[in-house]
Amino acid sequence: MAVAISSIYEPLTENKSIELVKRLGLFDQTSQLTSKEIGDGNLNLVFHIQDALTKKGLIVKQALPYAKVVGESWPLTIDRARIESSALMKQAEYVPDLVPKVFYTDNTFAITIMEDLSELQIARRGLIEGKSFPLLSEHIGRYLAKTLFYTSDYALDPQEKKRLVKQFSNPELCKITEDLVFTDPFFDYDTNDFEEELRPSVEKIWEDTPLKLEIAKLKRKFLTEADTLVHGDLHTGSIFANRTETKVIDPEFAFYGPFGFDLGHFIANLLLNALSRKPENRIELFNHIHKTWEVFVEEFSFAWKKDSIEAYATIPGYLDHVLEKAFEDAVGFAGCEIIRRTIGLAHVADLDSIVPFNQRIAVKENALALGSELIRKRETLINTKAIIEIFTKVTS
Ligand SMILES: Nc1ncnc2c1ncn2[C@@H]1O[C@H](COP(=O)(O)OP(=O)(O)O)[C@@H](O)[C@H]1O
Ligand SMILES: CSC[C@H]1O[C@H](OP(=O)(O)O)[C@H](O)[C@@H]1O
Repeated sequence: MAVAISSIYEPLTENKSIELVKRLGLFDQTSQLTSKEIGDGNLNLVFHIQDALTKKGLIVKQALPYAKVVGESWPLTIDRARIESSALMKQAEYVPDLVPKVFYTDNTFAITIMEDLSELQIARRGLIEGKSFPLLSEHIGRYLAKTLFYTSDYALDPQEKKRLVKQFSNPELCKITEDLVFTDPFFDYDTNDFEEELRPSVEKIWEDTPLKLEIAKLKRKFLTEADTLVHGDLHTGSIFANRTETKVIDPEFAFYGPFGFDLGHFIANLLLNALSRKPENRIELFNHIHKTWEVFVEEFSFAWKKDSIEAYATIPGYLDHVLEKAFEDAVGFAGCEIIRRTIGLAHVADLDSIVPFNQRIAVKENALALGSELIRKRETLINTKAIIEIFTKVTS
């Protein structure tokens, strides 16, 4: 399949990224700039530009017409750059302090120029190093509540909501999630990637028809429930943080999806990190999970009571119903994310960097058991404590 791109599109180089930011007047013509390609994600080029004298920096991100991790044999729409910059700007309407500022976008060249966040650290990296990000969950709870509530039918005029659904139609990146998160890991497909030692447990999952029925139900939700503008890939590698600040980057998978989707992915990635730790070092992660949900409920409920335009918003029980469904779905989505990050195409360093090998395999076995249990039990779990109880059970 070929990807439609304008004939003038070309990938940037380090030199060309410098020419671009100078041409746009983002730096003085005389400034001494350096540019370094620092992209470590699966998909795009990311250039870090810095003024040698003032140390002022900028990030130039460009989508390639293919998935960088695989190469030109996996063509991929550059429209994802439009989705990413539009999502960042939409989210900035509700949580300006929690997303990078966007300075410039060009949809033809698939370029977004944004705030340099290099003074913060990618949360996944920091968590692997055992660092603490005390405000991470408070910030992510508010990010989720505000972005999800204010882009939903509960806050928006129905015409505007439908305009946004159209604007954020993202079929190619959704297809990646449909395949890599909800389908491939649960079948014997070539995209999967796991150690031979895990094969007996993986085959058990492939043969577990009742579990696969539950995954099918979750996939249906992903395919059909256009509740709100979700980030679409909210893992700890998409979050910059330090002890006081948090910024969510990389919403190129954004689309109108279910309320519980981002929450599930964030919780899953905290659980993946917790799995990689000794039991005595897990409590901070568990507290982040409790706090994320607590702040989400508080902020979402506040926004609902203050700004809901839904005629049924004051009917007793409706808000609770929406929150209960979001929680149940989040638990199921978390289970799928944990499993796909263990045996699917895209792994996480939290698990892959565990040494020695035997211990890595043991932790990955736990990850598969945890993911499966979350999917199976999601309808009976009533709070985040119940998630941690399941975690404790499968890891002891
Ligand atoms: N605004 C930013 N400031 C500083 N570094 C960034 C910024 N955005 C991305 N990066 C760096 O580039 C890497 C890849 O960015 P990301 O948006 O995750 O790319 P991809 O879409 O390919 O996954 C990040 O892990 C981070 O190191
Ligand atoms: C070939 S895309 C695989 C995987 O990569 C994306 O993550 P990121 O862009 O943050 O590296 C997303 O999770 C996809 O499922």
